[in-house]
Amino acid sequence: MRIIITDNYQEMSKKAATLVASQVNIKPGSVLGLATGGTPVGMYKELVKMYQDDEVDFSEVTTFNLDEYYPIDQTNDQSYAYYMQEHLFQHINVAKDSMHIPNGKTKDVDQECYGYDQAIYNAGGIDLQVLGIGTNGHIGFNEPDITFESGTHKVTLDQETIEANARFFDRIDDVPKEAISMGMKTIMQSKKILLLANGESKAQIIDKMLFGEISPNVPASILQLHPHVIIVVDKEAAQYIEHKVK
Ligand SMILES: N[C@@H]1[C@@H](O)[C@H](O)[C@@H](COP(=O)(O)O)O[C@@H]1O
Repeated sequence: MRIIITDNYQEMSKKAATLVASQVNIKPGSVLGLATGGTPVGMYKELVKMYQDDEVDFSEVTTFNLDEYYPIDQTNDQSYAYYMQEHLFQHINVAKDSMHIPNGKTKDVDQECYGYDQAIYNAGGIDLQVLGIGTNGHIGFNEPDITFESGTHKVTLDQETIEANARFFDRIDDVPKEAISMGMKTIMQSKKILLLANGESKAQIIDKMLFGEISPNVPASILQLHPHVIIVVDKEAAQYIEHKVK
């Protein structure tokens, strides 16, 4: 595992964008796993800049997003489908049918989940999966006490997650209570993982995830067992680990 500590959010975002762009430059047909939330917004901004400056070309890339609220319509500005258009897809040249996000208004959740994992498999698996982390250690929407063996599935959001994500909605009651998320198995099958975190609110969980017990109670702790993980954290999020990694 490589741990990169940056001075601030902007540097974290630049570093992460460079790593994603390098993946695409080395393998133009890369399959990227993408994340949402506040953390990767800066990384997407940097990637758009790099695309505009001809430093990276996404025309052969395939993308799979980690998760989507359920139920939610793609036109809802809080859907992750909307987020991805807004922050990345509308600004770059990924082919329309190469972008995948779980369908938040499917009538057949089981088929949607099965089909999603199947599509990842058919694309050759995820080359690089970008992750953020919830303050409770969730990745995607895999909340504490999840089974590590799960593929894409429907999850019920923890109250802590609903409260954390309420900042994006007008009212807390508007936050959907469920989501469709890649499972821990899906995530662990990615060839490489890039996890980003910034700010003091993530400091404790970053320490637990990296140096605590590997347990379903802290879903991200399983990443300790993945052979190719890069963690990019700013100083604030790294405050409890800085002395342990030097
Ligand atoms: N499902 C998403 C995760 O993919 C994200 O990593 C996490 C942290 O979000 P943020 O980056 O806004 O702190 O919470 C959300 O609930």
